[in-house]
Amino acid sequence: MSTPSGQAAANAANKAVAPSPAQLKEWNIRVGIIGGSGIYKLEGFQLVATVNPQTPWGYPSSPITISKNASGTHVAFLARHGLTHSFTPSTVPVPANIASLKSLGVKAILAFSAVGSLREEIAPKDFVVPSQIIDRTKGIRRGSFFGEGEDKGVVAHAMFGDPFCETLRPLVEKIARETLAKVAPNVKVHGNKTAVCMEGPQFSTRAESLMYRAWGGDIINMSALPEAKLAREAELAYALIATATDYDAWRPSEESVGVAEVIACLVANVQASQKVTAALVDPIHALVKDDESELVKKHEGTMRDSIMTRSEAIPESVKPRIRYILPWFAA
Ligand SMILES: CSC[C@H]1O[C@H](OP(=O)(O)O)[C@H](O)[C@@H]1O
Ligand SMILES: Nc1ncnc2[nH]cnc12
Repeated sequence: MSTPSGQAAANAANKAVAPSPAQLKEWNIRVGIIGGSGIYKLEGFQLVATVNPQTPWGYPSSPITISKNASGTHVAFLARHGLTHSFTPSTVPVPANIASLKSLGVKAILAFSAVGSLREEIAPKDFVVPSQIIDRTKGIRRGSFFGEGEDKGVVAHAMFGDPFCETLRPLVEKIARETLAKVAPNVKVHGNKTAVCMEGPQFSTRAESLMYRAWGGDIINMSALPEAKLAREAELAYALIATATDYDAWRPSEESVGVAEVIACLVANVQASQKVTAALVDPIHALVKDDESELVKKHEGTMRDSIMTRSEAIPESVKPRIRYILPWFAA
């Protein structure tokens, strides 16, 4: 992943560079936003800079914009599939995305995702803040910062029983509900739901869709994993806002999902997502505003007990890479 190709090569060629330590200090960026399908920029924020950090895992899927809101809070934004939607869900450079946000100082990530609904009560255009996830990716995506590729020789097992930050998730659900009640009262917000993350890029068969329902899945997408796993390994608070675009393929009397249906719904979802983002940035920033914040302390250091490999056995070449995502790592 350190040799950029395709869209990543285009990003590398982009003139945007890594910010200086003085800039980072001035901006105090604590919140990162990952835009999903249809969300390629932030609306209603003032652009301050565009940066493109090269991480040990390559470049992020898009240059990262640093913007501020009216209260002066800075946020970092990247587009998961690139600015031209050129990365498939299976080829998004997730380690670079998470590592680059971490390198800017981000402590909490709010990620957006267009999803199919596996339940009658979750209608297209509804918002869902899931609490659980079922992994149906097929092992072709890099799923960990540890033990793969150039990071072979170090083994870590992160806790993932609660895949989303249990402090951030209820806050995101509450503020999304309050905001949408004002700006889009027909849009329902559902909490405590289970997402299924499938490989794609094809949508599910009807049999698969029915199976996911039987398993307890409520919504389905192709991109929440390994993003949530790598955010956990990088000790970041991470929450997902899923916006429903379709009923997938489980309804016997309906046409199964196609891209046209998804896109038709996305326009409304994206407008609502921009409003919800605007409402969430300050409250999330307040939770992680400095290194003494409770939520920062809750996540930082959690990987100390997860790294199994004895420090003397970890290859010297891997150590600075671990330090890039876990600055406390001193072995
Ligand atoms: C455009 S339909 C399938 C596509 O949409 C979702 O993307 P994202 O999660 O980035 O909004 C889904 O995961 C698939 O990648
Ligand atoms: N039905 C579906 N399956 C997987 N990912 C999706 N993204 C939007 N709708 C989807």
